[in-house]
Amino acid sequence: DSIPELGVQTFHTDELRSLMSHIDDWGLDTFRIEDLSGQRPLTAITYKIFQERFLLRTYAIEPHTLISYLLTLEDHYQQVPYHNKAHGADVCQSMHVLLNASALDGVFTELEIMSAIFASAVHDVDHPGVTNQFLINTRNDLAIMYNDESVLENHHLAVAFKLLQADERNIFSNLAAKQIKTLRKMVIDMVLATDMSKHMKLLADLKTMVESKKVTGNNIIMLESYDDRIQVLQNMIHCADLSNPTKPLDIYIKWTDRIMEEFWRQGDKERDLGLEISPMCDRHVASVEKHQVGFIEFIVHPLWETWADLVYPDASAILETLEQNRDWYQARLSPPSSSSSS
Ligand SMILES: COc1ccc(/C=N/OCC(=O)N2C[C@@H](C)O[C@@H](C)C2)cc1OC1CCCC1
Ligand SMILES: [Zn+2]
Repeated sequence: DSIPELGVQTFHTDELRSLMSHIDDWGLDTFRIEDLSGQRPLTAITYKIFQERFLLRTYAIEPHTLISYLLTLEDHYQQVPYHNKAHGADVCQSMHVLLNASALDGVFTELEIMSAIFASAVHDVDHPGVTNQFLINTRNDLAIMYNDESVLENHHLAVAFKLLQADERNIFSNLAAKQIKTLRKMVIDMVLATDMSKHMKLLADLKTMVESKKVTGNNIIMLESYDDRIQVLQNMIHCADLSNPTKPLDIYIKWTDRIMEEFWRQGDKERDLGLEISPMCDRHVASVEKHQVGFIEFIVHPLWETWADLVYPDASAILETLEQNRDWYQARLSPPSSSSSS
């Protein structure tokens, strides 16, 4: 059975092809692709990126094998409000764009690039829609399995690599043993870096790298050691994971609606279990705008400002959109009551 042109069955071939022609653009509408691809955004986007970067040719990947892996991977993303296959697709496409920064031109090898795209596509597979802390507090089997350490992130990796064990899904079957070893290590290092508890250390190390930045004649970053190279890739997947506030406002708002519904459902579970409701998870105490402003001020902007320094001027427009979006949410904050300001 032949593979459809875009990798997925669709009744909207022309429109989907047209959307996919913008695969290199920041702000691609992943939600629209989800609708046009027959609910297969992750397969459609990842297949397009692998083709665009000639990775099937470079690594002798059978198209059937890639489609089979991607469809199965996509089916293992749970139907939760935010951490679902659309998020996986979005982070994968965002990483693809970040890799195209001219300050990174020729910096990463083909294997590092494929590792980064693969890591992004798999990074939240089988996410149950609750936080690590919730799994730990409820003594979930996953917390027991991973001893409370980066519980979700370890699980995403285990699922992603287990799916590769079937011959008809092993997209890396034609890589040399050493290449597979290197890819596996880099994918593990990148997905583990998406654990939010690693954020402060990642950002501190990125700031140190920016201060001591070494570039070639035409402003291309020089990364000598594995540690430097993986540190940049870890920050890239972290930036891609926290890129919602940097996207066009209508898209950002949709992601906010989804993450809040996911956090509120966790709060509902905590309430039913008689547990203390986690911060931002009580739907009866909603301050969505305040939380987004705080999220941008304390986490997202410091990260993206530092990334924009490293790859200056490549991410300047992204930083601009982030600041505009922050101002939009700020303006919607209910004004402090006059009595409190007196
Ligand atoms: C568009 O908004 C968001 C997009 C993405 C995320 C990322 N979430 O994934 C990581 C995660 O689950 N946690 C755990 C939680 C306890 O703390 C989180 C800062 C990180 C959070 C967003 O907004 C949150 C943060 C402020 C208001 C809701
Ligand atoms: Zn994620």
